Amino acid sequence: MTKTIAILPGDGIGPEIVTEAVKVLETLRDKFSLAIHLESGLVGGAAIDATGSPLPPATLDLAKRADAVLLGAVGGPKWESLDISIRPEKGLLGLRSELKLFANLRPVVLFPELASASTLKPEVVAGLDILIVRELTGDIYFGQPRGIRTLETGEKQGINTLVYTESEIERIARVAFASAEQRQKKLCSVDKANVLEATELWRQVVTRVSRDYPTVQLTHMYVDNAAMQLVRAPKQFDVIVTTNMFGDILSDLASQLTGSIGMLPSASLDANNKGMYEPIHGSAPDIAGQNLANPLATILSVAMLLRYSLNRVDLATAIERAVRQVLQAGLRTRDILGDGQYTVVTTREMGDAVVAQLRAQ
Ligand SMILES: NC(=O)c1ccc[n+]([C@@H]2O[C@H](COP(=O)([O-])OP(=O)(O)OC[C@H]3O[C@@H](n4cnc5c(N)ncnc54)[C@H](O)[C@@H]3O)[C@@H](O)[C@H]2O)c1
Ligand SMILES: CC(C)[C@H](C(=O)O)[C@@H](O)C(=O)O
Ligand SMILES: [Mg+2]
Repeated sequence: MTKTIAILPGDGIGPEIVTEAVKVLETLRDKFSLAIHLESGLVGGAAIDATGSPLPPATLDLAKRADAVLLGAVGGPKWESLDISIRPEKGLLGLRSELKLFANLRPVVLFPELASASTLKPEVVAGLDILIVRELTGDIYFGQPRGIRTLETGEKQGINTLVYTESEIERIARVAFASAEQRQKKLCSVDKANVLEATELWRQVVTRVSRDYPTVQLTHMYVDNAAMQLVRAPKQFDVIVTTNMFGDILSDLASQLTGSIGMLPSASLDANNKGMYEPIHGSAPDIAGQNLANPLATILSVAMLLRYSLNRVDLATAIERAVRQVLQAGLRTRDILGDGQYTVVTTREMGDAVVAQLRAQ
């Protein structure tokens, strides 16, 4: 049966990188007979400009009826003066909560060819393969009350609320333990249980859930230490499970271990593996519209889409192999230059090269 994939390019470099990822999907459709139907929609600033809303009803409807969603990035300086409740980022957050995408998988994998592109010493990152499991629909991102209010003194007060319920913690913990069972069987839960009650509960629930996964070795770490350890000795980690906010920050930090934030894909899944797939980076306004952005994180997100939502591990592997071959051939966008002689390519040239490798397989 033909699967519908919603294509939401968004803002900044979003349309540029998504164009390359769509070329990959079209190649799979035309050359590998993958039965897919692509349908585009507006999200973020592009949607605000066209409709006044960052998540128009037509886009939400498309995302709900699609089998999977591919998103570029949202946001940018043009919309920064808008009220936070109607900014482009709300479009993305709205999709995550409306589609109940509570499990965000962010694999941090170093392609061997990029060891010298990392700002860390090659021996510190060689062989790196971490999975960050980020809770995505709770925490301070969605907690109530929130807002900016004026106190009786006339002074303004900004409020956000960090909340987690046991069931929210338990379901993300189960995703993380199940992932660890399939990998090196090590799970590190990252929290701030020494200060924040919500994450004290996090630690209690994760510990309780661990009894159902006796083969997985569970450790706990405070988030400040985790940030340091990720830079000091990142290979000590196998799977990391953490809260929405900590996962956001730690995954940007960890991305640099792989050479560039332009390399990190993600999958945001609901309880039935329906998913939204996006690079972890943003709309990169500083390089938008210049054909400079690295499209590989988005192309690798397509691989995750095939693996998790379309159950086509063969095609996911084919994409990952094509990316590897392109890197082996010495092609680099500007963000992943390391020591050595490389061919510096544009966004489009990188996408074309991946497609050519796929076609040759
Ligand atoms: N998922 C998303 O849609 C998402 C994620 C993060 C930030 N944002 C939004 O993006 C906007 C810009 O945020 P920011 O500057 O803090 O973060 P950013 O991730 O957009 O950019 C950070 C830095 O990384 C570089 N970079 C990012 N992606 C790249 C790529 N594919 N290739 C090469 N270089 C790349 C940028 O040029 C920039 O120097 C903001 O509006 C923010 O809210 C959106
Ligand atoms: C744009 C923003 C809402 C988003 C987040 O904070 O989750 C982004 O930083 C991400 O990592 O996907
Ligand atoms: Mg982020």
